[in-house]
Amino acid sequence: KVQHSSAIKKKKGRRYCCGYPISIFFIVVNEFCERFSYYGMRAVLVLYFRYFLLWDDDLATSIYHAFVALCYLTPILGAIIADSWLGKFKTIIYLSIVYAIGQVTMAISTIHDITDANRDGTPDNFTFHIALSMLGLILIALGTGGIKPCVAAFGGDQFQEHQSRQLNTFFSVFYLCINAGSLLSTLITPLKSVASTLMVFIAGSGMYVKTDPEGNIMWSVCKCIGFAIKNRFRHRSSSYPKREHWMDWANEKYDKLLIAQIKMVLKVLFLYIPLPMFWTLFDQKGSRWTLQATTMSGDFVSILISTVNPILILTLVPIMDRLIFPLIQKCGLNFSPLKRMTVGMLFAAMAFVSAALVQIEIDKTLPNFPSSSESQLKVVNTYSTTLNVTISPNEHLLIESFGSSADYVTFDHQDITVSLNTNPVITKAFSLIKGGRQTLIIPSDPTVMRDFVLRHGEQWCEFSRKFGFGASYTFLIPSTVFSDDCESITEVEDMKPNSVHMALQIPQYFLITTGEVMFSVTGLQFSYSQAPKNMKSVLQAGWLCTNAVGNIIVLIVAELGKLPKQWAEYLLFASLLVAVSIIFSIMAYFYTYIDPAEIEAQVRKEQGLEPEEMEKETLEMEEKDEDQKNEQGVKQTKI
Ligand SMILES: NCC(=O)N[C@@H](CCC(N)=O)C(=O)O
Repeated sequence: KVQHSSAIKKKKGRRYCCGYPISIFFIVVNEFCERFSYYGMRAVLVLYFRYFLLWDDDLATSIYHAFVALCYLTPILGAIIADSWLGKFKTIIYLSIVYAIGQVTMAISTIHDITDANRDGTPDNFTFHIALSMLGLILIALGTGGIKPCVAAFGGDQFQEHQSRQLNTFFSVFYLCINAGSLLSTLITPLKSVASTLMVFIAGSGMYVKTDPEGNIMWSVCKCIGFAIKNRFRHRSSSYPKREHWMDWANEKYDKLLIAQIKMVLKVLFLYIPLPMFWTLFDQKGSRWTLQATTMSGDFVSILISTVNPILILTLVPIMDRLIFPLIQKCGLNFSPLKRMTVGMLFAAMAFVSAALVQIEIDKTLPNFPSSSESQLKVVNTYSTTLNVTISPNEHLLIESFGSSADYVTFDHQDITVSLNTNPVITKAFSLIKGGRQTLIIPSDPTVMRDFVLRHGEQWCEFSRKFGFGASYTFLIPSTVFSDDCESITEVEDMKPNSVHMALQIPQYFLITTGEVMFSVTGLQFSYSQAPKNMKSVLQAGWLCTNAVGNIIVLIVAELGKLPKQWAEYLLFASLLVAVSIIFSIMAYFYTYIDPAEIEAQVRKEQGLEPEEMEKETLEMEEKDEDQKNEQGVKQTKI
């Protein structure tokens, strides 16, 4: 009773603007700042692994997904801390501090000067940078993941039961803010944003509806489920009458209300089983698709590509919410949340088919590297005349002065003899590296070798070219280079620049983002609406865990599956998602939507708790009146 009246006081302190609690503003801005920081760092993470720590594509992809998986596993920890100990408000504050420390650690790990004693631009002690960045990433995962289930549920807590329309709009706006933060982070440095996150959140402190932690709800749930299973096993003989639900075997020891709440949560968690597959595909945007972009051409488009997902979210969420979904409803079709999620999955599968098609185009333009038993050789001629080069036994090349062979010549043996039609004829034997690419440079005078030094002091010349993405060159620098202002430097193209334009990735981004709007925004709302009041954070954590499992699947498939062709891997993922979406649609068909508050009220009534319920209803009626007055006040002010 005492607790209840304190809740009354807190609820009566709510302030509204246009029918929405003002506290929501602080929560939404807090989420904006937090995502700004998170995505700003995540956008360059794979590139940091690849080009700073010099990891290969597979290791960079694996560690990236392990980090994302950790970010979406830690919500369980956040939900436990919030529900059983600190409450959502304090959990968000404390874990934000951990998060900020993680970001600073990560930032320090990227300063190569710390270990670059010989000042050659690369770190000398990679172990130090790796250890520091891993520590930073773990702290960030703890921070971001820990506060994530609390923020969404805390936002939902600010609304009352009769405000379901506003609640749905809140989740859409919440999602918009996530993506506005993500969009801006790609354009502006994200370092200061964790501090802003904290300040904005604390600024709203006096206006929040803060529900007290209700004890370790996860622990109670586990104990209750454990007891039900044990009790069922003890009464396995057919002489005992069956019970409607296996959780009813906990009736002997546990509160009916808790059992009813667990049944609701389990029903939703069961439905979540196929969902990780969506995230498996979705989160490859940040790894495989980013690496795919590095094999494509386009300058400014690279910025567009990294911002296309949040830009599309910002446009598609309002279009879907205000136009497409109401239009579908007007046509008499029941586009229920679970149907939307299924369609979202199919869109993600189509995005991967599109990625596979782009990959096939890229593969056509990629250089043909030698297999492990082959060797490749390019010949560059810096001699004063055109030369006839014969490579034993039957390769004949005509190479102009200061020119090169058109491409690498592939040999299935390593020992070769090169002959030049000079006077006298020069013949030399070489042993090539297996599986490697080499360049043979014929000096300007084959009998005399000269060294050329380009100085930057007294004598210098500027050589500037626009180099294509992904290309590789050899430069031939003659001794006269300073007298003719670098004009005599000749460029030999070893590897052609990427020629498939990054704009081709836009369709796959469009498809996956359309899928995301249908799947993720709906899933977020669904998880909140189908959870009992005291388990909102728990179910948010469960929802986020589907993302963690999705990223673990990428790790497994990328590591074990190792398909020789990238496009085949894309198609494999697309087919897996189609199969999973069929299973999900069958499961969704048998799911009946519930109103947790109604079920809880019914159980309370059965337990003889009506008086308290009635008191609550009276309170809510009073508040509803107060809200209406508030809303009217706003309207009158507008008039
Ligand atoms: N466009 C990416 C995005 O909005 N991601 C969300 C949702 C992730 C999730 N598992 O729900 C985010 O919160 O970062």
